[in-house]
Order: sequence, then structure tokens, then C-alpha cells
Amino acid sequence: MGSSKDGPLKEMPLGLDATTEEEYASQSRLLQDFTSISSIDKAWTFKSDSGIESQAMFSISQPNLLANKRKKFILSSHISRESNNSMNFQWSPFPVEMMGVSVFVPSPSGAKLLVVRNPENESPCQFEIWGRGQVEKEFHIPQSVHGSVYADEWFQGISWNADETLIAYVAEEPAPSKPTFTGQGYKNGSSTDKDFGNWKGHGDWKEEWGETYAGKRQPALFVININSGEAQAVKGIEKSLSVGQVVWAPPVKGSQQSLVFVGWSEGIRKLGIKYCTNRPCALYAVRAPNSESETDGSELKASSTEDFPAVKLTQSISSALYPRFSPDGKFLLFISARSSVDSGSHYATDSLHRIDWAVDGVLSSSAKIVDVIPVVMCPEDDCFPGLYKSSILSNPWLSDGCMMIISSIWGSCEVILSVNVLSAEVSRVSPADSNSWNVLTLDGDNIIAVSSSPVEVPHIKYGYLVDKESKSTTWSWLNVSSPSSECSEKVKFLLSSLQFSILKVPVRHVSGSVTKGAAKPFEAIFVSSKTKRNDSLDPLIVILHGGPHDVSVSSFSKSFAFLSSIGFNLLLVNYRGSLGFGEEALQSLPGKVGSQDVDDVLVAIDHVIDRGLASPSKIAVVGGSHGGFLTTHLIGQAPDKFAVAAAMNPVCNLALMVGTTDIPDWCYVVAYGSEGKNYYTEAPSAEHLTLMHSKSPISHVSKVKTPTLFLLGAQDLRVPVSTGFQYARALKEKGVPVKIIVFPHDVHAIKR
Ligand SMILES: CC(=O)N[C@@H](C)C(=O)N[C@@H](C)C(=O)N[C@@H](C)C(=O)O
Repeated sequence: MGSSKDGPLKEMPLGLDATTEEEYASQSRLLQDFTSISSIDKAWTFKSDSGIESQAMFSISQPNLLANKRKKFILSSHISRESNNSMNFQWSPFPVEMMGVSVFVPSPSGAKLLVVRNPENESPCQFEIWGRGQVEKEFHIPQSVHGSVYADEWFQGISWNADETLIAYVAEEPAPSKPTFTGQGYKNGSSTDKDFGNWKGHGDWKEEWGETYAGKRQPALFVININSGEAQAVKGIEKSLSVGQVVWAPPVKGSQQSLVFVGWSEGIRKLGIKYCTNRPCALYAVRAPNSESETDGSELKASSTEDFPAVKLTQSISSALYPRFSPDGKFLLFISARSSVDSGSHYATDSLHRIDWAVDGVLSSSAKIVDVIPVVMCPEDDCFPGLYKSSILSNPWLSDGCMMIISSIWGSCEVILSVNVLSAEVSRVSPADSNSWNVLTLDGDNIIAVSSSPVEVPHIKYGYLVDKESKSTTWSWLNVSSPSSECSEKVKFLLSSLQFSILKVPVRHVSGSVTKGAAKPFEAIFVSSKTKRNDSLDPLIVILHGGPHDVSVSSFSKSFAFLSSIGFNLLLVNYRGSLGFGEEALQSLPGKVGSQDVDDVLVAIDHVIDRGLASPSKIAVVGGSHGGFLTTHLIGQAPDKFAVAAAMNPVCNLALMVGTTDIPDWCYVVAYGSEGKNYYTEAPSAEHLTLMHSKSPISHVSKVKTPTLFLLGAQDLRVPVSTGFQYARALKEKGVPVKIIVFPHDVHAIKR
């Protein structure tokens, strides 16, 4: 390029001409438009004083791509019913930013809001109690009492008691004091981190909870009295238990209140817990250190709870999560991931259970566990496939006191279900369309939900029973216009030109040895333009989820929608082993990774080529983690199939990963199947390593020709960066075009 007459020579990135640069600039502006669409994360409703209208509070978040930050907001709305029976949402004029806030939880009545600010250094943890118009209380809990409050998906539990005077929560146990060796000798527990010039016990290593839990060793249970600000550790819990998901048991007049929580015991080592429901856990009940029911809650009682050790409530089941009491306090409901624990698969089909709760509050370890929703092995066509990735709202109950509303996955869709916990009847509450639906909160007997699809940004929906009096189970859904669903005109226009469908792909090579569930068709989501953009077929990007027991759902994804908007068709393959299709299909994969899953992806690609939806010469493949395992397997096993590939923190060599990951047990289970659980050892034999190598993409590296992009998170504890580097270097050695981008501060899921 020569210099322009109109100005100084423009600096171009290497090898870019002006047209390409303008195209990149325009794509990057569009990517920012997509990225800045806000997400609706949570919601709460509160009845107004009249009891007819209600007030809703939404937690929304919005990333800022350039600043590499995510802002959290609260947006409020007044909900009223119009005379024509439609619902009117009156939104507050602007959202309010929750800057520096780690977690916030309103009290059940909506009169108070707990706001927690975790410290970034050694400073105290800040608790604020907000009233309707001001901050009413502010407490600083020193690190000698506890560290950060947990705000994650496993251990987080923040629960207000019924009279809104006490809050139970989970926080990091204070770090044990470190010994100091000085010129004068040894002093125990006298060092602070500001000391220098001495060895201060830094080598005394304590196990942490793995990926995304750096620095998190021991989540412990605390109760704070919001009148006095006194925070106390709950006693009677064994040191080897990490705790989470705490709730208050129904109060019993005149006796000390109890807490129910989930406990995970450590065993020989702490294995990673993120994306791993297969860690054994149980429900426990313990006496709260604070007060008797019916007191004013202004004083913490001195009575010791050490005399009341925690009682294990779920002896006979290997996993119990998300405890919830029925409104009348007669039942304790919980989800179990026992299929996952018992099989060793890191995710599997969940089940729902019930325990009768003693109204006198006497804690018992021998309560009978009743199955409400069992694990579904092989669903009949289009029938309920079982529970997947279900978490339960803090108040999931309709007014009859026995119907719960929960979210789950059904094939490639997120769905909302109602479950009668007495009759065990399960119904699909969200429409039987192909969109994905999530419940945000209940408004009395109505549901506030969010719905989206690969070609539609998330929208708020209001669901109500069509004819409540006649006990009809048909739900009707109203659109709620909300400021949080706004996006640029350009994005709206581009999305309106796209369509998607969920394809059923028949399985190839069904042998007699596969289960009925594993012989059924699997699904793939196909996203394309509604009209032909030009004479030839658009290029296709095959997108592969990780896990392998996870699923690509039909919800809105900003990055995928961006790709479809700039001219790519997408194929998101839910190969056998994905969540949402029954336990038999899921369990068909462990032991067959690198063959069955690879074959399913190739079958899905042929399926769209055969139907004239994709051109064999214009296919790219992308995936992260186990999806990266598949991506790198595919470019090795089908070297002529892909024009280009991108792998994010890919599992390329199980034999290398097993010695460095936070979940070595995963390498055994995917390589050997369920029995791998019994072979797992911290000292893999040559035979183990040979099998793992043979099932890994690295064993096919010599055949690869496809130019490949590697995206690697330097802080990844799950699939450490060395795994991707080894494979990428092996490709370079062979002369395959490779580009590696390392994200220095990112963990396994590259989000920055
Ligand atoms: C159990 C587990 O962590 N398996 C990994 C090898 C894996 O594939 N994990 C995926 C669930 C995963 O981490 N995906 C990331 C990229 C995501 O953001 O979902």
C-alpha cells in the first residue's frame, strides 16, 4: 500500500489491506453490539401491602468487552393486573449498579436486602442491611472470624430466618495461623503475612477445591445476627466437611432453631468440584448457635451447640443437594446426583426425593427417603427424559403447598416443569416450542420466566394457569416488554434474518450390544439464514460442547449469534452422552470417547450435507474442553473434512492431563467407562497411560493438516495449559499452520 494523499500513512496490522481492515472494524463493532446485550440472571417478587399487586426485582448483568468487566445491576418493576386481565409491568426509570457487590439476597418479606462485599485483600468482609430507602446497618467481619462469603454455584447458601433477624451463610474458614521460625527460635501462631525475613509456614500446603476455587479450602457455616452484627461459626460440624446450600428448618416454638445444609467430605484428597456433580455429599441438620424461636433475636444465646453434633439426614443415598422445605414444614425435598456419584460420570441424570420432617423438630438420621422423580433410563419418544442440571428456587412452591416449579433440560431445550411432590406427577409448563425457557421467580401462582432461542435475545415472559379453578394444567404465557431485552437496531435486523431447527440424527452402526436408549437418534441444532445469502451454501461451523456430559441448548448465545449474523451456518451437535436424553444414552459414552462421540459428530455433518444444507468443502469445527478433545480428534481422524479448526483449552492427551488436572478421576472414567472409577489412582500404571494415550487426539496427530487456532487459559486447573501447548507444538513440528492465543488471567472457561 502506498501513502495516502489525504493524510499520513495508516498503520495496518501485518498483512491486512484497507478493505479487510474495514471489514474487521465493522465486525468488531458488531461483536461489541452483541456482547453488550444484558443478561437477566435472577429475580424476586414481593407482595405489595394491598396483597394484590406485587413488586419485582431483577438482577441483570452486562459485559463491557473493551474494559474486560461485567457490571451487575438491579432493575425493579411494579406488577399489576389490568382490567382486561393482561399484566402491566411498570419499570423503574433506570437500573441501579451494584458496584463491588459479591452477592445480594432480599429477605423473604422484601423489607430488607442483604448486600455482601467480599474483601480483595486482608480487609474485613462487609455486610450491609438495606431498608427500602437507606442502608440501615453495616458490619465488618474480620478475617479472624471468616474470609470471603461464598457466591458460587455449589457452596453458596444465604438464608434469612423466618423473623428476618438472623442470616445463615457460608464463608471461608479463617486461615490457620502460620508458625514462625526466627533467630530466637520457633513461635506458633504469632506471624502475620506482613512479617518478612522469616519462613512463615508457606510450604504447609492445604488442598483446595480445584478449578475456579483457587484459595478456597474450607467453606464453613456462620450465622449473623442483623441487630447486633455478631457473626458466629456454627458448631458441631466435623472439620473434614465442606458445607454449602444452607436453609433454615421450620421453626419450632420454644426450641433452638435448626439449619439444614449440604456437606461434602474430603476423603484422601479434594478433587475439583466445578462441573462435577459426582462428588459424594449428604444433607445434615445442626442447631443454629443463636436463639430460640419466638425470641426477639437481639442477643446471641450463650448455649453451646457443640453438645449437638450435626445429624446426617441422608445416610442411604450417595448425593443430596438443594434442600427445600415445603411451606407447611412437613417435607424436606432435595435433588440427588446419585447416578453421577455411583457411575463416576461427572454429570448424569438427577433424581428428586422427599423426607418427612418431624414437626417437633427432632433431628433424625433414620428418616425414610421417598423417590419423587426417579432417574429416567430410556424415555419414550417425546416424553419426559428425566431431570438435568436442575437447581431449585429459594421458594419454588405454588399456593397448594405441594406443587413445585423447577427448571430442567429436555433434549436440546431448557424447560420449566411443575412437580407434584406428593403424587410425583411431572408436567411441562413451558410451551412445547423449540425455544429455551428458565424460571426466574414465582409471583404467587404465576411464573416469571425468561425465554430465548439461538436467533432471539432473552425476553421476560409471564405465565399463568389458564383455568385455575378447574385445576387445568394448561399454562398461558404473556410477553413482558422490558428495558433489559433491548438491543441495537442492527442486531435486531440481523437476527430477524435467521432461523433455527432441532434436527433428529439417526445413529450409525447400532450393534446388538448398545442399550435401547443409546440406539435412539440424537439431536443437533442447525442455525442458518432464512434466505439464501448468495448462490453457494454458507460456510458451516460445527460447535461441540464439553463435559462430555453437558449439552448445547436452544438458548441465545451472543458469540454464536454473532457468527450466524456474519454469514456462517451453525451445527451444534448433542452427540450421545449429552444431558437431556435419558441415562442409557448418557452412559453409552464413557469408555468410548474418541470413537462413539467422534462418529456421532461425523454422522451429524453428513446428515446436513446429504440434505443440501452444507457444503463439504466449507466446514469449520470448534469446541472447548471435551469439545476441544473432539475438535482435535476430528482433524486427526477426518483430516480432509475441515477447512479450519479452533480449540479452547482442549483435552489433547489424557495421559498428560491425568498427572496435572484437578480431576484425574475424570480421565479414568472417560477412558475406561464406569469401572475406571475403581482403577483411579494417583499413580497411573504404564498400562493406564497407554490406554489413555490411545484414546486421545495426540495419537492421531500425524494425520492432521487443518490450520488450527488454540485459545488457552493460563490459569486453567482443569485442562492445564501444557495440554494444549504440547499438541499445538506437535502440529507446528509437522508444519501445520497453528496460532496460539494465551489468556494470562483466564481459567478453564475463557470469559475475559
Ligand atoms: C467435568 C469436566 O470439567 N470436564 C471437562 C473436561 C469439560 O469438558 N468441561 C466442560 C463442561 C467445560 O468446562 N466447558 C467450558 C469450556 C464451559 O465454559 O462450559
